[in-house]
Amino acid sequence: MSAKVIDGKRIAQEIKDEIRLETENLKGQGIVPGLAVVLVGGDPASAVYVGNKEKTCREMGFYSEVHRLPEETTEAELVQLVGSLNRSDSVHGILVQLPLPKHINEKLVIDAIAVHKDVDSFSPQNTGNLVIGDESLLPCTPAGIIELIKRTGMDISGKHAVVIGRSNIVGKPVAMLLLRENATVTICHSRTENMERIAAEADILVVAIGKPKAIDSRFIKPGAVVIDVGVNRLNNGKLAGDVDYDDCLDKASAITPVPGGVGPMTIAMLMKNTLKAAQLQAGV
Ligand SMILES: NC(=O)C1=CN([C@@H]2O[C@H](COP(=O)(O)OP(=O)(O)OC[C@H]3O[C@@H](n4cnc5c(N)ncnc54)[C@H](OP(=O)(O)O)[C@@H]3O)[C@@H](O)[C@H]2O)C=CC1
Ligand SMILES: Nc1nc(=O)c2c([nH]1)NC[C@@H]1CN(c3ccc(C(=O)N[C@@H](CCC(=O)O)C(=O)O)cc3)C=[N+]21
Ligand SMILES: [Mg+2]
Repeated sequence: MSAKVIDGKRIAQEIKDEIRLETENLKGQGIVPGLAVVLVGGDPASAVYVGNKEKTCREMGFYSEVHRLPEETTEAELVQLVGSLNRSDSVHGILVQLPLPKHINEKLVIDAIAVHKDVDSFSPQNTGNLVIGDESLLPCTPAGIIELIKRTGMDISGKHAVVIGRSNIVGKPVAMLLLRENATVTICHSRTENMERIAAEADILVVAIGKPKAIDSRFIKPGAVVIDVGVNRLNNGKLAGDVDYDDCLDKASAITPVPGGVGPMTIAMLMKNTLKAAQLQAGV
């Protein structure tokens, strides 16, 4: 039996359609959601992502501004720009594209973003709110993963979810969101012993390690739901996930492709956060 392919592109489009409608409504009240994206340096992958975000803002009817800064930009200049965006009334969300050049302290820059404009939800305050369960903006990729699972019609409550990867931007927050949905959660990382055995007990397996095709069918429980977060550019120019899709297709009950799985959801959730930030800041 071949797995159901989870169509992230289609589900992201559904969400964007909902956002576009809500934005029209909001504009009727004189509020235009605004996103500022900051890109430092010329990394080609980052440039593509930023272009994508700009285009999606246009589709949503948002105001957007993109600040493309040279590689040599200093930390002080970047923090100053973030400060002015914090004060701008037309900007409700601020995203500083990562990674930043090596001479800039990423944490210092992220911490400079006003918490209510932190649409990536990378700040300590928003991360803390996530853990405590307080209302806050949710990190885009993890929130997108939960939406994907839910809109595919699968239950999370009571299931064993195994997350491979413990980064602050994907692994840890997605584990927290799965816990909030009442999954029983195990987190694996590069020091985990017997990872294959642990992964093969997962009803829901989320993989975010950044290693092309590292996870094959030996790591999959028959009938598992497999969410592949990895976006890896191969030497031949193609994109590959962290999961060996072809090898897992007959064993999983549902699986996300790369491209067209989690990636488009991340952008859709960024738009959702920008809309929510605008609503909160306008007090509607
Ligand atoms: N689709 C999307 O929207 C997004 C996709 N990504 C993609 O997701 C992937 C992961 O990104 P990110 O979380 O930032 O990556 P990081 O490099 O920050 O973290 C990788 C994590 O994976 C763990 N790890 C690495 N190798 C192994 C292994 N062989 N077995 C078990 N654990 C391992 C590391 O463990 P340790 O902590 O011990 O070092 C670490 O916790 C990348 O391909 C990235 O491009 C990222 C963000 C958004
Ligand atoms: N401050 C910050 N916030 C981020 O959210 C952030 C970041 N920095 N730095 C880089 C990572 C990576 N990331 C992706 C978003 C969308 C796709 C995406 O749309 N992928 C498409 C394919 C795109 C392509 O063809 O290259 C897909 O998977 O179908 C991928 C990766 C967000 N990130
Ligand atoms: Mg990283």
